[in-house]
Amino acid sequence: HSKYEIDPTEIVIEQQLGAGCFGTVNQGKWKGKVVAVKMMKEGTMSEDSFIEEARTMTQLNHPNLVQLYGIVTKRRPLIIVTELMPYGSLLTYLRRHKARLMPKTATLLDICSQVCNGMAYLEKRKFIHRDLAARNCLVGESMVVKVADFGLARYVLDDEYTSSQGTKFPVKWAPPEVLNFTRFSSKSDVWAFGVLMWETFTGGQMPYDKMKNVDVVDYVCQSRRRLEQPQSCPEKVYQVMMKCFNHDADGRPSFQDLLQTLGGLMERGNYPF
Ligand SMILES: Cn1cc(-c2ccnc(-n3ncc4cc(C(C)(C)C)cc(F)c4c3=O)c2CO)cc(Nc2ccncn2)c1=O
Repeated sequence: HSKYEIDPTEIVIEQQLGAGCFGTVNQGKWKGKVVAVKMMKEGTMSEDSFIEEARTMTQLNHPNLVQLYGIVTKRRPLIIVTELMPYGSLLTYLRRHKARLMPKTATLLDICSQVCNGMAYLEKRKFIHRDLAARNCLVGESMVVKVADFGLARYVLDDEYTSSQGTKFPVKWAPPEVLNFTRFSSKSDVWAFGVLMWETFTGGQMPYDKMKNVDVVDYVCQSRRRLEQPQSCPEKVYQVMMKCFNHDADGRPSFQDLLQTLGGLMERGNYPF
């Protein structure tokens, strides 16, 4: 009986928040707390290996990580209970509030720094996200942004998602070593963070616009081209993004380095915004 096993009779399921290919997520109540209740669709995740890992994941605690409270494993579907983030994904938030957010460089930088903070904690804990993107971050009260679903990518059964040639593989967020050798690391998360910065400063545009995944592989790996500087992105901020897009993983900054750099940019006087 693992410490993080939740008794399903203690969960009250309320309105649905969203449905992905992995199942549905509802708001709910558990032990007097408002929570998110994720009911995993059978056959989408390798559940036993996830249950093994869940213990470690409940021990990842940081203000910029969506907290995992526990899981229901004695019944199917597998249920994952986490902290609730009332405003949904960062991607939809950026697109919905683009007009108001775009001119506010300080706010956009703050969003990036919060994600960077959560990722620096995962880096320190030697935990790789494998699918960092604005769609996999969530927004809470007073513009708090947290990283969600870290590490879950390892348990997805759909080959279309896990194979780098698959139609669902996040090619536009992957560095050369992942596209060519599926070599994931905290430095491949740093590349994805660079793309997330670009998403943030474009108000949630799709990277490489309408390019097909197969063409992005050539664009990034062969012609070594990179995402263009967004309209509302100051030069110094674009330079930080470009460091994340270094062809060589070792040449990219760590999340710890990025945290310092972004902090420096936000200090008064460094930016008239
Ligand atoms: C915790 N949480 C989760 C969600 C929520 C809802 C639907 N799908 C998801 N997602 N989104 C993405 C996702 C991605 C994966 C990968 C393995 C990394 C590919 C695996 C997942 F299992 C999910 C998932 O379940 C989430 C993210 O886990 C929404 C919340 N909140 C709101 C509030 C208002 N409107 C909408 N959502 C919330 O607080």
